[in-house]
Amino acid sequence: MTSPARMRPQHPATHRVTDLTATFSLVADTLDPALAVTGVTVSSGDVAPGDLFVAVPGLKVHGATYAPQAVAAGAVAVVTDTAGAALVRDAGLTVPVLLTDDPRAVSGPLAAHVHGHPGKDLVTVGVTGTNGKTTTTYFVDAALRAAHAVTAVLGTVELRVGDDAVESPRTTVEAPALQAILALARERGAGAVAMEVSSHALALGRVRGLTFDVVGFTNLQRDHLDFHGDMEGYFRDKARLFDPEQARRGVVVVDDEWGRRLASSAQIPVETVATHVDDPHAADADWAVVTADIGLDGVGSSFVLRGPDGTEHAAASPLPGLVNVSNAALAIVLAHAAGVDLAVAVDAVAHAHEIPGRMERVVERGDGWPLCLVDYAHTPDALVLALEAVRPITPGRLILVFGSDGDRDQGKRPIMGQIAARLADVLVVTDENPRSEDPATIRAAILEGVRAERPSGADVHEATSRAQAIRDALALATDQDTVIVTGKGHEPTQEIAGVFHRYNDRDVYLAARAERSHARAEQHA
Ligand SMILES: CC(=O)N[C@H]1[C@@H](OP(=O)(O)OP(=O)(O)OC[C@H]2O[C@@H](n3ccc(=O)[nH]c3=O)[C@H](O)[C@@H]2O)O[C@H](CO)[C@@H](O)[C@@H]1O[C@H](C)C(=O)N[C@@H](C)C(=O)N[C@H](CCC(=O)O)C(=O)O
Ligand SMILES: Nc1ncnc2c1ncn2[C@@H]1O[C@H](COP(=O)(O)OP(=O)(O)OP(=O)(O)O)[C@@H](O)[C@H]1O
Repeated sequence: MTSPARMRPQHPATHRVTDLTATFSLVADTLDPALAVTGVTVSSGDVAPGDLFVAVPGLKVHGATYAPQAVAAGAVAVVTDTAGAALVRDAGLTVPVLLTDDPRAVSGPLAAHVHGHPGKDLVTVGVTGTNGKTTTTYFVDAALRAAHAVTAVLGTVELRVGDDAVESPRTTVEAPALQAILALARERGAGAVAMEVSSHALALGRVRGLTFDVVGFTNLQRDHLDFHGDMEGYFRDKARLFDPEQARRGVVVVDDEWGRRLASSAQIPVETVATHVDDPHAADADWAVVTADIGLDGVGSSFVLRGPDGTEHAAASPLPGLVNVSNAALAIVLAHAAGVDLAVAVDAVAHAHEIPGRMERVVERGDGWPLCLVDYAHTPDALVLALEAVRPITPGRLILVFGSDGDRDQGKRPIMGQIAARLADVLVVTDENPRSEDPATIRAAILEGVRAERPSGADVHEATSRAQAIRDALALATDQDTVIVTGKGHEPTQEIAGVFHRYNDRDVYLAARAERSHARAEQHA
């Protein structure tokens, strides 16, 4: 896989730096009017020759500290504030410095300008909300693919343009990287882009410089309060996407109080979707799920979506659980708002491919094997929904392997433990990205919640390695049981003591199955 930094147009336009300073009111000290700019970046590690290096005052360090590395890699000028300019000069660099009060805010619009506003040549759909961004984005992409020969999808799992994909460094890439990827998508003939927009991205202006054709909101639940402070702050950051600078129109799921608030306060035209059958708010919503059958085969659900004109559409979600009815309904309305024929969108979503790490069926039930699932649920609410979705498709016991991540919201740990003890039969408590924290401390906090709900401690296990936890769960399981591993989904690494290790839940299941098949073959030989 190539690095995300390489997701740039092969034939970038060239701009004279003096045009950029005039357009963006950047104040330059010394400037050669002939100086050419071909790209923008905020990270010294991503600089390509011809870039403007935008040095932002970070939460930890000023980006201008890395100006020497950026210049050595080919940056032709530094865009920064006065503190950054002083750092550049102190480092003895003679590179031109372009001054602005807010380098982070200018980085997106500047990159959009340098790349010729690629977002204007693409149909763009952005999805925000605590849970369901990835799933909804992939459902939207399925619908967009039915209408466009080439599409791009950007989010937590991958950055994909056409058939070319790289691992994604985060849910929403930095503003200049986003504009470069959009330019690459345009260069490769893409007609549409579906992307996840995280609340961090909105707070840090990563989508500034792009006005989406349509944006969607899934829900707001407790998460990331370490960054946003409280739920009000979290909501305010999410709501930034529903502003005329950022989007032309919106589609909002109004199942929760936050969605309803957003729909009534948004500064852009909004269509509403109610996805809970029998919800009293459904009557006022433009679109509503009026019946849902969560299909006990575990493959997906069928539902009926009522449109604004009262017409009912038979639809389906290819993933289990009511949350995916919600995601599918939102995706259909988003795709329709983005110009896809409604019947085409309904059909494409029903047949969307499996999404890595989202209720992913790694091994099917049978031949002595339990059904083995991987799911990304890593918040209390998501854990409830994931376990409730799996219960109906589990004839035997529900065996859960889970943890809670380090250096993040500590309050959720005992809550996760309590939920697990209430909704799963057998628990294996283990590590989930402890980052810089002691994994044993995190497990102890989870186990405190487990004990509050299940004082007997029956069927509660602890494993110090995640791979061992999965093997322990498999050793306990029969083919009537379901084993579900939550928390990391598709993620290809695990951070322990600040070091990233290659690790994937899926691979552990597959290795265990291969080992057992091998052992059986030897027995029969
Ligand atoms: C909390 C947060 O989001 N922080 C982001 C913020 O970091 P910061 O202000 O602390 O930056 P800093 O480390 O002080 O560095 C300042 C500047 O120096 C630059 N630098 C730094 C080091 C270097 O060698 N060279 C260099 O140029 C950095 O690129 C940065 O521009 O600005 C940086 C870029 O300007 C981001 O890389 C960084 O994201 C960090 C890596 C991160 O982990 N963010 C996560 C929490 C995040 O954004 N997550 C959401 C999803 C959340 C979810 O829904 O699960 C996401 O969209 O992925
Ligand atoms: N609409 C929904 N409402 C509540 N929970 C959901 C919803 N959709 C998915 N989930 C749960 O949340 C988990 C994450 O789903 P998904 O990856 O689609 O969301 P996300 O918003 O991209 O998450 P993240 O921002 O953490 O990457 C799923 O594994 C599922 O358990």
